[in-house]
Amino acid sequence: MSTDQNAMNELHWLIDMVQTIEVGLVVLDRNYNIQLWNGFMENHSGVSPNAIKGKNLFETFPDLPNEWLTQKMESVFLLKNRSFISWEQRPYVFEFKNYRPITGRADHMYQNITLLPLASLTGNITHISIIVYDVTDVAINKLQLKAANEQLEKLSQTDSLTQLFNRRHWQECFEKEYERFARYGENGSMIMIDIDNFKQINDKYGHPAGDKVIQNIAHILKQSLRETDFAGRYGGEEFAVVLTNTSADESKYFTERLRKKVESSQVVYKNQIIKVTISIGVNSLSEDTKNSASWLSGADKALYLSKENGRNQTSVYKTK
Ligand SMILES: Nc1nc2c(ncn2[C@@H]2O[C@H](COP(=O)(O)OP(=O)(O)OP(=O)(O)O)[C@@H](O)[C@H]2O)c(=O)[nH]1
Repeated sequence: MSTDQNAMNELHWLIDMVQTIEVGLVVLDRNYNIQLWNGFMENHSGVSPNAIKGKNLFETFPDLPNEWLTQKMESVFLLKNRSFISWEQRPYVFEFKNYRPITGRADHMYQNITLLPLASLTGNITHISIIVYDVTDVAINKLQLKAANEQLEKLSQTDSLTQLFNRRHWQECFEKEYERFARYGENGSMIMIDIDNFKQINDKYGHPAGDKVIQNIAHILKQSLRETDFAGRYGGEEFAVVLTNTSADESKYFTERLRKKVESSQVVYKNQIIKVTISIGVNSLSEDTKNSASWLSGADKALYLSKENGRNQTSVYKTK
């Protein structure tokens, strides 16, 4: 075979491969008119190379992110450097449907894109190539893993009975909140809540009824909190709350409203009406709060005072 024939064959093979490869290949001229549109692009867009050749990319696909993509391609022309767009940055550039059976849950194809400057024989960048990789499988796996990890993390932080923070996670948030105070001097109040005579509830109505009472109080508590406050189940029938940027007076207003809500609520268990009250201790941050442990123990002491003074009340911790 002559050298010419060899070269012709190679060219033929290359064209065949460009047409059938499982990667999208597009060549655009300086005005973004389409010069090459391979089989992958045809299969996924439904537009044939013959129908599209010479047409402007953005006029043919008005849904493309015109401004953003133009800016990217202009810098490729200017800097003569290739540029990459990952699916994590932008899930796709060409909105193609996803037909892969394994990743059937994605309704569009995730794409990694390479923008490649193409030089003419004189070395000028006259064209640009868009290379489209279908990375749907990788993207879906990664997204599912991320979602599963987030779910696991949430589970490891949550008390299963009440869906409040569990003690360990609450304690971590509490330490962070104390650091904010130590660094920036921000206001904050620590609140300890305990159900009164809860042992009697368990003894009289049974443990499952007691659980329902705990859930009811957690529910009322959640409804009363602001976005920045956080509550945890600190012990069996004990809840710990931090009210951020809240003074002692404001906290007492909050706890008294909460206490009255609990007092007026009821739990119905097997046709029996169960009513409980709560005792509350409040400790607001001040220059006397030496560390996070003393912030917490102050609230504990105030709670003890509420119990001693007859339960169903709020006490505020005072150093002097
Ligand atoms: N149903 C239920 N009971 C629990 C749970 N955790 C702890 N308890 C019970 O809560 C009760 C707490 O009782 P005590 O600490 O003696 O206090 P109390 O009866 O609430 O009395 P005061 O706190 O002094 O008002 C015990 O009987 C525990 O068994 C739980 O998850 N579910």
